[in-house]
Amino acid sequence: MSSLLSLHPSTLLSIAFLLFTTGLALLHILAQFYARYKLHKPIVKLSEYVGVSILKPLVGVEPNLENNLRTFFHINYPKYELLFCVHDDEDPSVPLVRKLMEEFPNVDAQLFIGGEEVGLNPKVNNMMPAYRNSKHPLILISDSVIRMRPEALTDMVGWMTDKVALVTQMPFCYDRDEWGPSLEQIYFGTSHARIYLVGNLLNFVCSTGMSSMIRKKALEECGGMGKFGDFLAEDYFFGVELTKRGWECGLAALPALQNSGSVTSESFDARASRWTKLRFAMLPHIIVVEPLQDCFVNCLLFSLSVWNLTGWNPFIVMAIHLITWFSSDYSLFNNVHGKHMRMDLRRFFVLWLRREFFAPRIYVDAMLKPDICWRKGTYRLAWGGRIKTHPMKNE
Ligand SMILES: CCCCCCCC/C=C\CCCCCCCC(=O)N[C@@H](CO[C@@H]1OC[C@@H](O)[C@H](O)[C@H]1O)[C@H](O)/C=C/CCCCCCCCCCCCC
Ligand SMILES: O=c1ccn([C@@H]2O[C@H](COP(=O)(O)OP(=O)(O)O)[C@@H](O)[C@H]2O)c(=O)[nH]1
Repeated sequence: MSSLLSLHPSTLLSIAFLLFTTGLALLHILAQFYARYKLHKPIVKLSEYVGVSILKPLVGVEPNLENNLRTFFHINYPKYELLFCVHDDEDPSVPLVRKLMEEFPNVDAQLFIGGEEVGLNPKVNNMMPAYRNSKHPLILISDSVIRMRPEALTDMVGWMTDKVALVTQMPFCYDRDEWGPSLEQIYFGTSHARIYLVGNLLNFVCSTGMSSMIRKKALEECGGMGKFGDFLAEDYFFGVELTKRGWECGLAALPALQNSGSVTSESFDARASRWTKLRFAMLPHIIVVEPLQDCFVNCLLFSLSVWNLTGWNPFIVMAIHLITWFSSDYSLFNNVHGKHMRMDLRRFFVLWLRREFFAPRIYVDAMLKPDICWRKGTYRLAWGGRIKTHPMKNE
């Protein structure tokens, strides 16, 4: 120990960074293996088809909403209900939901208008009436941008074993040809997938709730959904409270298919920045680590550390680092995507570069502007993740 402390600080820092990058390399490898082992497994028949209440909180209409909602009327599962939620009866999605409900009278569906103010999180408020009226033991919270495969509900219920109370689909995206959506798909299939897969494998709570199934009885043990109304990241705190009570979290084999029709590069950056602000507030201990695990920052510090310790040419080390990282990401993306990959290598490369290059900027932007603009409101969070100030309405 004393010989370590006698080293020059720059040598110590270089050693620490090499150890960190070694850990990160292990994370890449684990994610590759886990994606192959876990994702896209054939869906098996269940011994019991437990009923599921699907909560669909909606705000407004975007170009793919109708197609996305339509997939929920075609789910291949014997016992489910669809509970659509809107904040007010002037929401443009109301006529669309009514039209679909008339078109599919055999699907058990209801529309809840007006929400219930249990806290400051608008999504929770929006879902409350549907949650209270849900009749099945399993709740699926499914965001408006999600497209559902017919077999996906069976897949999720299959992972809801006796000890499990929360099953999430790993966030991913439906194939779309435009640049913005492809950028989003690359993020969710590489950087995000790596953390999400390894987090789940090692039992870290990292529940992102765009498509998450919860055992209602277990949520009631935590005080019910209304108890989470003061957190903006209700999805993460569902996981925290459930695991505190001894429940486990599971991961479905089929990733969630986000399919918004209005994603641009700018809207993607804004969303990534908003999520970073959430993590700053609720997980301050990962603030330091987060930028270091992004490709370009890691590449720069790694090559400087190697140069400092060994004198090796940093440009050659950088080139090797980048090629290895890129190959690992492309392979992970393929595994997360599953069969019939549509994105070619050149397009992947350009958008991957764009995503990685902008990652540090998004991080800095999130640090400098703590206000969180989300749909119709602007919020500030206290350390720990509670909403601190009453939301201001966006113009
Ligand atoms: C030796 C190497 C160590 C590396 C350590 C890495 C540390 C982690 C670094 C980066 C974290 C990246 C996080 C990726 C995903 C987070 C996505 C996210 O922020 N989602 C939030 C927003 O979700 C929406 O919120 C509004 C809601 O209405 C929507 O429905 C939601 O979709 C979400 O709220 C937060 C989720 C939890 C994030 C937890 C991240 C911590 C993960 C730590 C796992 C570490 C595993 C590796 C351990 C060695
Ligand atoms: O004021 C709001 C904001 C969002 N939502 C719902 O919350 C979900 C997630 O919203 P969004 O896609 O904007 O969140 P993100 O995934 O970008 O964090 C969607 O189903 C929205 O309809 C809501 O009901 N009220």
